[in-house]
Amino acid sequence: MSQLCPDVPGRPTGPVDVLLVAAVIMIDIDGRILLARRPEGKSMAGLWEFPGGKVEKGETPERALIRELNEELNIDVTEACLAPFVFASHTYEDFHLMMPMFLCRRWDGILTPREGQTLKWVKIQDLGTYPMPPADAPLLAMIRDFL
Ligand SMILES: Nc1nc2c([nH]c(=O)n2[C@H]2C[C@H](O)[C@@H](COP(=O)(O)OP(=O)(O)OP(=O)(O)O)O2)c(=O)[nH]1
Ligand SMILES: [Mg+2]
Repeated sequence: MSQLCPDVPGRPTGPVDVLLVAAVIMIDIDGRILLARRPEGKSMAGLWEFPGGKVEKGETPERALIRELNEELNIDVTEACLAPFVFASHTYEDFHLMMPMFLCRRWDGILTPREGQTLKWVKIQDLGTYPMPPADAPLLAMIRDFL
């Protein structure tokens, strides 16, 4: 077993800070997925991500996402329209990202980028052509296989 699943080189063995981020795969009626380009001044600026953000103290991931989608995209989403799907678990240099991903096909309001980000609806087969944060790479195969 240990030969089949060797330790990942470079993984820290000591304590790490785990950052909980909730994100969403928004799907439009044509089956395209929404990507947002992280604006200048933020970490990983210029990379394309799934909308979402940090879960604050006392919030569930679902409530955090509802808040983030309102803050970032000016839309209203209900908890019933957020379906748990996959998660990313990735060690960055100074924290470990734990990112539950939800699917969402229904929202109210007109998508408006409120934080200087660029939005783009992308066909599933084209997702790989957008540079994304390293944590997102394993998600693309899941999206292609299961959506
Ligand atoms: N939203 C989102 N964040 C991602 C993805 N992939 C990935 O590694 N991340 C990382 C980047 C950041 O380190 C973290 C999200 O933090 P953020 O800075 O966007 O958080 P936030 O929206 O709450 O923004 P802020 O108020 O802290 O500025 O998760 C992704 O696909 N979507
Ligand atoms: Mg964000």
